[in-house]
Amino acid sequence: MTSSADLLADLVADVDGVFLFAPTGSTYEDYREVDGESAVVVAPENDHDAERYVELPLEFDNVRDRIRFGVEGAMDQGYCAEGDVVACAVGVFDDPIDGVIRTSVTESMHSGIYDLFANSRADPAVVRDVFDVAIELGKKGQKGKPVGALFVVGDAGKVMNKSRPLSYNPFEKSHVHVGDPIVNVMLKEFSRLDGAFVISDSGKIVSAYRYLEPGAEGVDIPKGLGARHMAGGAITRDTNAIAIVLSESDGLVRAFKGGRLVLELDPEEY
Ligand SMILES: Nc1ncnc2c1ncn2[C@@H]1O[C@H](COP(=O)(O)OP(=O)(O)OP(=O)(O)O)[C@@H](O)[C@H]1O
Ligand SMILES: [Mn+2]
Repeated sequence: MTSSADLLADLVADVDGVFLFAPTGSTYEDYREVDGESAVVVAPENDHDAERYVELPLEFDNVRDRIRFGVEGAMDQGYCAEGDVVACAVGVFDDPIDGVIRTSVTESMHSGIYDLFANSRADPAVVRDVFDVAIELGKKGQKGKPVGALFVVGDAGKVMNKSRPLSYNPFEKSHVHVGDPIVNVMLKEFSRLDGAFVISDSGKIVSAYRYLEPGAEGVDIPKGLGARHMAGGAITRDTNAIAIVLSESDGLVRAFKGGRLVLELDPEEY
């Protein structure tokens, strides 16, 4: 007679590696080494000093994105390779771990999410801060009304050269970092969030109200997205910036890099 343990045993049979997503101390102690291999820990901090660790800069609510990010990061650091089969112990409904997902490491894993954070001009923490602002704005809007916004992050010099002011720049001569709490307050106060925010590699808001003028030919963004998204996609093809766009129409937050849509998040899930 088969037991429930057999179900799990089948799931993890002959895997090439085990990933622990944000494990508690006891879970980490129990599974730090499996079949002679150190587990890969994917978490916001390396609390357990894991030998093989991938930093998770954003708590992706979508488990697929979270696993993709972790596996991509592990590939990037040589902890796993194309063709491996891995078991990912992850918290799906609540912390800590309540599920094990078996997945193959394939090219399609390369969604570019890890690359967006880890290999962009801007610091990973700056990319995370901008996502936090965009998600917060997506959840709260301005005075309760849905609002759109376009953040161009990194390579600010080149971005400024490929754009022009739509109106005076409230950030001229100021030193506001996109992670400063005041930014959320300011964004709610601004009359409209027309144009783009230009943010430097280190997270300083260089300008607001910028009209981007990248070349757009050959940039393919999903149908139905308009000028804000086209500008966001195109500027990332013409510079080393990434763009994070909050859509006023559908409320989603999207990230573009190298002229491609890399990530789509629903602020309501955060
Ligand atoms: N080239 C550009 N540079 C900077 N901002 C732009 C550019 N084009 C459009 N925008 C901004 O995007 C706003 C919305 O334009 P539009 O509705 O065409 O974009 P969209 O992609 O459909 O965005 P949304 O999903 O938010 O409606 C404009 O009011 C403007 O503030
Ligand atoms: Mn629109």
